[in-house]
Amino acid sequence: MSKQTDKQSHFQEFSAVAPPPLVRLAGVSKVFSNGTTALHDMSIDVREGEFVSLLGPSGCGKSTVLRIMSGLVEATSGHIEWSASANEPLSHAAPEISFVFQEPTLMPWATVFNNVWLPLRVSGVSKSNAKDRVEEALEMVGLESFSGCFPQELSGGMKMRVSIARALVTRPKLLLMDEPFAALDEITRFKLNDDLLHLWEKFGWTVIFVTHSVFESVYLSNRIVIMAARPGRVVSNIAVDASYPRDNEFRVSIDYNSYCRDASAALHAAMSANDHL
Ligand SMILES: Nc1ncnc2c1ncn2[C@@H]1O[C@H](COP(=O)(O)OP(=O)(O)OP(=O)(O)O)[C@@H](O)[C@H]1O
Repeated sequence: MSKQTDKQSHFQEFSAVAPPPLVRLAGVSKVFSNGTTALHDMSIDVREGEFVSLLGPSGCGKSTVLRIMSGLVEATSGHIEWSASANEPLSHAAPEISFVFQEPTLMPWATVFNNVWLPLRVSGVSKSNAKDRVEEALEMVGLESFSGCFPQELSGGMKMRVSIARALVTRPKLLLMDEPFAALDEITRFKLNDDLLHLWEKFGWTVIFVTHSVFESVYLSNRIVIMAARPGRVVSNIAVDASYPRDNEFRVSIDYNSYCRDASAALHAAMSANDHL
């Protein structure tokens, strides 16, 4: 084999290897100090740019997975690894991560602007230096004209938009969302689902989204990870191969219904896995 051919075949071999995931949980278990095993031997890879939903019954450890990824909680055993780009091997260095919780958790005494500025402020960015980024984040969620308002002047959906702007202001690579729309009425929830998808398509972050809703998980995700409880673990993965952008037409399509049926059946199977407990 000539040198050139050797080089080419090596390159082909190399390029055929899938890039490392953005985040990998490998055999992660979490036992809390009261003895509760929240997760047992949980493994999951999430690729850069994926929109992944974690779907499972209450108590199966969905929030614990997000907390471990964000560093709020430490795994009892197993590994968590990261790759900053397709060319970099896995390491322990996490990228910029933002977390959106079910409650908007805004400071009631601070304006919308000051609430969104908070993550930059705690890392030492002055208000004047933060101005462009705060305004950019508010524009992303459609609240650019509300920066001087206080949280009590806003609807539930608008408060959640502020919470999302506060998460986006740091320009995260990974967005962790823990049932962010669960407390909202259906119309507001559908609108926020659409707005979130538009932003994700435009900016290409990686999103890991916890939900109890089969319908929401199918509408949003590339992939649904089904979890079972006691102990928390992954029982199946469902790829939602429908193309984006997704809209109301998708919500009433045969494809959507078929994915919802599959996800619902997988969720029921996950729940009945514990019927004997
Ligand atoms: N700090 C803690 N101390 C003790 N047990 C905990 C703690 N946090 C969570 N748990 C327990 O770990 C298990 C998994 O909790 P987790 O909140 O991750 O589940 P979940 O799937 O997000 O639940 P839900 O859908 O109800 O929010 C549950 O049994 C829960 O009670």
